Amino acid sequence: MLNTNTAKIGFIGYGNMAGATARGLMLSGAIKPEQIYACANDYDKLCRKAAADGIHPCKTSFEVVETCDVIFIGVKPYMVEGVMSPLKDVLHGKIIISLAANTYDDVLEEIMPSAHHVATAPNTPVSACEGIFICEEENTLTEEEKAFVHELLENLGLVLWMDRDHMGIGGVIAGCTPAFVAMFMEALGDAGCKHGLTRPVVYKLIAQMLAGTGKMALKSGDHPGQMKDAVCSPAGTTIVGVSTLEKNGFRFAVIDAIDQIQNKIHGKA
Ligand SMILES: NC(=O)C1=CN([C@@H]2O[C@H](COP(=O)(O)OP(=O)(O)OC[C@H]3O[C@@H](n4cnc5c(N)ncnc54)[C@H](OP(=O)(O)O)[C@@H]3O)[C@@H](O)[C@H]2O)C=CC1
Ligand SMILES: O=C(O)[C@@H]1CCC=N1
Repeated sequence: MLNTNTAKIGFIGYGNMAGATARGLMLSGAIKPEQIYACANDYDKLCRKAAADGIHPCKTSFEVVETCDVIFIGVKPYMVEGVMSPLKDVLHGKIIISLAANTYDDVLEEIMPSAHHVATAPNTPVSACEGIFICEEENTLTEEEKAFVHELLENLGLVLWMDRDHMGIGGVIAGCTPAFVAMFMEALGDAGCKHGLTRPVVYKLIAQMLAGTGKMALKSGDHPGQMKDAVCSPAGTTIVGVSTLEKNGFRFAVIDAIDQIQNKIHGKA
């Protein structure tokens, strides 16, 4: 029976998302570095990353699959078929967790019918154990494996099981928007700098403000409008900023950005 103390965890591809997942698992204490194996395209680069993280670099994806019980697919979506198809014969009964965006159970089943697979939509904050893993309800895990995967991924933050119709937009809201938030942070940093704060101080203030606002929302369950109103004093300062953001189409810009991502996913852009 699988357990986190002994399971060997593999990564095929060890880039931004796979690395974030591995680092989160190690940070949480659930998985030790020596339990993790990874392969990538550029072996020398992988060895440098593996040395920094304390994990085992592997020369081939076969080595990862043969060694590990649970294997994350961390290559780009368009590469999944090419990278995983040659492994068909060694995937029998292995637990495969795909990180590839918009690559669902039917596709995984076509490529690796003998594996026990689940498609997910994660985000990079898993590296700080404050991330999200959306997992597709349709999967080929046994009940016991599903419980193990849930327990493993819960070390990284929120785990939600979703039907395929909502996985796409869920994955966009969870997975793409850390980039938007980072842009917002950068813009606030520039504004703070313009008005005299040093970069280290301003970025610390922003990160804590964002973490705190998120935690407050989770704890209170308050509507975002209510949280905004609680900061805007009548005839105060914040409402001047809110009104300026509104004039500049802040909220529409965000909604439009999500629309454009959805259009790209659905082949309209
Ligand atoms: N980045 C994110 O925030 C998110 C990413 N994802 C998904 O995660 C997956 C990876 O994305 P991301 O981490 O950003 O991409 P990266 O480009 O950072 O990582 C891709 C990895 O794949 C490796 N690779 C390339 N070719 C092969 C091969 N033939 N065999 C094994 N490994 C190979 C690369 O190796 P090398 O570096 O040596 O070339 C690299 O380690 C994608 O499917 C994406 O949709 C999902 C949600 C969020
Ligand atoms: O930009 C991308 O394609 C990936 C998927 C979600 C976040 N990053």
